[in-house]
Amino acid sequence: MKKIGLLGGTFDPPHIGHLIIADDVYHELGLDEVWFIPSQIPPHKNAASVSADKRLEMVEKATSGRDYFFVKGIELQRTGPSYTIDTIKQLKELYPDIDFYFIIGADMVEYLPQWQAIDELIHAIQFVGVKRPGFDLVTPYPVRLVDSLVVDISSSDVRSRIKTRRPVRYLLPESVDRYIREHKLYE
Ligand SMILES: Nc1ncnc2c1ncn2[C@@H]1O[C@H](COP(=O)(O)OP(=O)(O)OP(=O)(O)O)[C@@H](O)[C@H]1O
Ligand SMILES: O=C(O)c1ccc[n+]([C@@H]2O[C@H](COP(=O)([O-])O)[C@@H](O)[C@H]2O)c1
Repeated sequence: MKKIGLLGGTFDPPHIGHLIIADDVYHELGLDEVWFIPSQIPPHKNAASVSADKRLEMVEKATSGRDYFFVKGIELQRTGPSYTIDTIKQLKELYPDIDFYFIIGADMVEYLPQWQAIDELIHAIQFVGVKRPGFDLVTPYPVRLVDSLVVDISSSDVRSRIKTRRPVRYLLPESVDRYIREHKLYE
């Protein structure tokens, strides 16, 4: 059975923290691939500041060159909040023979009790939690913990740095940095 990691996110913008956790979990769990899934409308936070199409394009740029990273626009075809339960049901129907592992940072692990249909979701998918500065990796749910490199980078910090003209060059893949400058995003 193929083992696929899923990294859902707003990716507003994608940064090297996303790539590092995806790669660490890929290696630690011996996955076949990792699929990046940009959300249309994040279920629990303010709408993204950049359109879904542009976020998708940035994720494609960020992951290009890694033959086991893929981008799936599955949530961009739905309207309304991008609940993970809906995505997982869709994926399981499309790919009944794949074992999925949903990767989340410690901030999301803490927030799991508030997720849509969490009691159903927790049985439908294996969650994989990774550390994140400022959050405890403690949860009553059966989340598999992976000791990934702790990276203190967030999309909100990247956005705020761009707005205040501080450097972001080494926080993002070069192609994403260039895309942001070309399209004058987050200024
Ligand atoms: N530096 C990081 N370390 C560990 N997990 C991370 C890191 N950055 C993002 N993640 C995880 O990746 C997933 C997608 O994150 P998202 O795209 O919302 O980025 P973010 O940096 O958390 O954004 P924002 O700062 O806007 O909230 C979430 O599960 C999040 O916890
Ligand atoms: O389904 C939910 O209720 C739910 C609540 C919060 C977050 N999520 C998912 O968790 C992933 C990371 O979320 P975010 O907002 O940090 O980008 C993304 O795929 C979201 O759709 C899902």
